[in-house]
Amino acid sequence: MAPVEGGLAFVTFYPIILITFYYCGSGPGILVSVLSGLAGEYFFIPPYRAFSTDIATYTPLAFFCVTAVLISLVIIRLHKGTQQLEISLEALRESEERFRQAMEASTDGLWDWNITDDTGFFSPAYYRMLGYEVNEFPMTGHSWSELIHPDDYQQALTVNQECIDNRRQSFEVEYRMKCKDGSWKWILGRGKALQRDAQGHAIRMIGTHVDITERKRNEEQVRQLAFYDLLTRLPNRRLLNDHLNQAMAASKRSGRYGAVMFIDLDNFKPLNDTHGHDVGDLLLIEAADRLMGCVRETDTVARFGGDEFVVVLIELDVDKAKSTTEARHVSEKIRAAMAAPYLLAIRSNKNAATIIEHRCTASIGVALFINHEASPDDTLRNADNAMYQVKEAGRNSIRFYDVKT
Ligand SMILES: Nc1nc2c(ncn2[C@@H]2O[C@H](COP(=O)(O)OP(=O)(O)OP(=O)(O)O)[C@@H](O)[C@H]2O)c(=O)[nH]1
Repeated sequence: MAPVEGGLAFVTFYPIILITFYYCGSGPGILVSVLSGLAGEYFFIPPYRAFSTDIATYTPLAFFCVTAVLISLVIIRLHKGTQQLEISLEALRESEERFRQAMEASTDGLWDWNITDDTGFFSPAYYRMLGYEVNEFPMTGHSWSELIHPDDYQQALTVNQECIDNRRQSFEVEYRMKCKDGSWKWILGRGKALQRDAQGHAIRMIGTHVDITERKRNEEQVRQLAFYDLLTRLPNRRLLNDHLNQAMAASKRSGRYGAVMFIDLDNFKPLNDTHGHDVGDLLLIEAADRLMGCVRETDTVARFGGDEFVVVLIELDVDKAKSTTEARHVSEKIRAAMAAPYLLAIRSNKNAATIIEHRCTASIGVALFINHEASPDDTLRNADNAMYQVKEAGRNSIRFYDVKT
């Protein structure tokens, strides 16, 4: 047999070489190739069952040995590559499935926007959050923006545009969106640019929608508790201080007078004593409503405590005498409103209510302010002092604080 034919017989060793390479690695693989070569030389090349002394007979075997090594390496490489690809594909499938499940389970909405052709994707939760059927409308920039509350529209669009223009990488903004039933939901919108063009403009953005209506409601409740009187819903003393500071700053800017009125109900205690606290509460609520009805929306009516209220009038006149006249006019209106009879329901048991008519007046002290001439605390104290003078003088009247008194 010619050496090449003997070499061809050597191909029968290839599977062993391949298996060794595959399971044991390169070192043992090469060793098995060499041993197979020697075995091939010994068995398949004349003088058979003996090693030839002619060195030329070894050349084809060396060639088949090297070929066996190379083929083994290539096959193993391809096989491992395929395996790796399968693992990656499986991981991708798993991750896609995980993402799909998470999206299904999540109450947060997801959006993905191709800005170039204004198309994209809203997740099912995005639609459900606003009360729509899934895919009830297509995802476009307009279908998002047209549902935004007019008061929040500008801010929401501005941060979105800043992200598109590469002035920010991502954004977080809170706004209200209109639900299918016409109600509004507070949304925390987050977004970021996924792809940008050569000029840096975003061409694809992605983001989420979280319903924060409940959080907003809680925040509002906390704010109400912190700054408003629970019974009358009027601003409390803390918010009054804030409004008074603002009113004084505005007066300094405009050069116009403002006024603080201290209003204390007269002989309120006997109502509580006779008919109980609940009936007294009814009168306080009614008094608060009447006070609100006597001033402009820009003025402040606050409950100072107990049966005491404070009204802050802003933007009176640049002239003190005219401002005094205006403030007197409003305080007269308040005094008359407070003095009108109150119809209060007294509940003796769960079903029956008796209406009683109660009369109650108010003592009012007024202090004008301008240009930070007196501090907010001093102005309040001045109005309070003027009110006490009314009490001392017999109640149900108005007195202006006078620097000379
Ligand atoms: N129903 C009710 N009463 C309150 C509340 N807060 C304070 N009061 C009562 O309001 C009364 C206020 O007291 P005063 O202003 O000294 O009593 P008054 O009878 O109006 O006397 P004058 O102000 O001097 O005319 C007290 O009896 C308090 O217990 C409240 O939230 N509800």
